[in-house]
Amino acid sequence: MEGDALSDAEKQMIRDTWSQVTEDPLVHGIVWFTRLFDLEPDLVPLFKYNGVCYSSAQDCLASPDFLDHIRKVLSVIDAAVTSLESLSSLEEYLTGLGRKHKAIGVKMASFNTVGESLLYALEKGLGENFTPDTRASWARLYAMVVDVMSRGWQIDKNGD
Ligand code: HEM
Repeated sequence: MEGDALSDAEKQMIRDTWSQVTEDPLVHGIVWFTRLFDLEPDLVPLFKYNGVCYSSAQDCLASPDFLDHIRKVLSVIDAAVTSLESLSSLEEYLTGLGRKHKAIGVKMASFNTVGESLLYALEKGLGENFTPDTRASWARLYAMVVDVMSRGWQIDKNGD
């Protein structure tokens, strides 16, 4: 993961826009995952707490356990934004996170939908501040995070 693949202007744009949405992070996290479940409803049954999965996206989105998952996701993005100058410091953690998601049954391809949904939530949250440059910067940061997480799938495939 090359932190310097983002220009200083892109990094600044990411920091500025993230600080705007993190004034009320959970609201945007809910928009993010609502969109994700609209686009890929088959992801809902992967969220099981105490062995029980939700019968609808609405039930899932209303559950405290699931809201905690949203908080966890937001904290990963927050860590990436805080570490823009040293993204490689997150490599081991993100690869492990990818491996955990593979074990849960998440397909790597679903992370593309997660990315699309993130951009949707940022657009809704930022309004006119969501410029094409902002979109491109976030898409690149997200791609870097997912690129490292994807190694968790490859490691399992090789039996490591
Ligand atoms: C396809 C979308 C996703 C699905 C279906 C999914 C599913 C899950 C499930 C079922 C768990 C275990 C239960 C829990 O902790 O709530 C989990 C844990 C977690 N997820 Fe996800 N997740 C998705 C996307 C993401 C993304 C995009 C991130 C961050 C970039 C993320 C970060 C985490 C973290 C930090 C944990 C806790 C891991 C631990 O306990 O060590 N998830 N995920």
